[in-house]
Amino acid sequence: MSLENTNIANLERLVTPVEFKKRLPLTPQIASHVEASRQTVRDILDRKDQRLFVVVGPCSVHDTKAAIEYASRLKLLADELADDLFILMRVYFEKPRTTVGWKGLINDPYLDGSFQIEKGMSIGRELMLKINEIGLPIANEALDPISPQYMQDLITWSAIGARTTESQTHREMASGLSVPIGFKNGTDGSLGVAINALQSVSNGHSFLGIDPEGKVSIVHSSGNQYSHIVLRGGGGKQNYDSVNVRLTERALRENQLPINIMVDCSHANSNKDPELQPLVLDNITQQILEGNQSIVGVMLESHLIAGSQKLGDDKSQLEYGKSITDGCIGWETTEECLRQMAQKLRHFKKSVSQNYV
Ligand SMILES: O=C[C@H](O)[C@H](O)COP(=O)(O)O
Ligand SMILES: C=C(OP(=O)(O)O)C(=O)O
Repeated sequence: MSLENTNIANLERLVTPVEFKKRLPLTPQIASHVEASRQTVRDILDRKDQRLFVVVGPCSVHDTKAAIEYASRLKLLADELADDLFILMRVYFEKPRTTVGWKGLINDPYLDGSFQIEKGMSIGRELMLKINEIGLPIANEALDPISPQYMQDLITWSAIGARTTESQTHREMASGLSVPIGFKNGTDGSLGVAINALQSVSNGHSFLGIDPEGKVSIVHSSGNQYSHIVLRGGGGKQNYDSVNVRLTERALRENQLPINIMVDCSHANSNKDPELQPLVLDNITQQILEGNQSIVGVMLESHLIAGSQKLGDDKSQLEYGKSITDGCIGWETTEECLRQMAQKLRHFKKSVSQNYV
């Protein structure tokens, strides 16, 4: 009689991180780009760099061709707005689901329930190498506690999502990640779970993980000193407005945490209506023009084509460049709203510096 693995259908061995990275190696140029980009985000969090960082891109990547096209367009925009905004591309491969659904490119790269995870990792790593080569820093959601060993060297900033901010496993993992990390508030809108996470993650933890040779290991982390809250609304309410931002600042101060806030313009902050994201972004810009100093970053869900589509049984019916998870703003709106934000911030900085002449 077996008392173990009774609900396990099958186990497959995965290539080790070391072998995997040999197949798709980091180049010295990409390594310098990633390190410089991480340093820029740290500098923004430390207020040594006065720009705002922007995480913008598809809710999830399901088609690498569209992701490359998006990255090429975004790179031009990022260069154009670089004096005021530091732009990172959302390259989300791991989707946390409320119940069930497609869990992302790594989990099911062929979108057909074949769950070819090793292939998904290769496709994902290859894409991230290309996006870094294009010259864009990458932002992701760190969801699976094993995959950072395979991918994290290519990432500049990570989020811990609203569904996992309260999870000890994710706080432990984040305490050992080499990137600045944003913790979303809870799906019910609660700030407390994110504040607790920020306190937890700055400490070292000892937990189970794998080493580069893929051996199960006891990991001793030293703590992540670059974490911050991400306001995404929840429980049917928004929390990007000046009152909620002020309440968040107060909570951070009371807990002796750095006063650094990122606002996610999507999710509950736009009531899941992508077309409302520019209004949220404009509100954030306005708060900054009115003197807010705690907002350091914003997030937008954007793709080549606005909206979203259902992943049905026939993949050939999918519209190119459109999200198969949450709805996104389209490319033209993305350019327009980020240009407007950068322009307003530039005028504001100019007028402030003229006042000091
Ligand atoms: O951003 C993505 C989604 O909001 C998240 O993965 C949850 O999606 P679901 O509620 O459709 O499962
Ligand atoms: C799942 C996401 O967000 P949240 O955790 O805020 O729901 C996301 O940004 O893709």
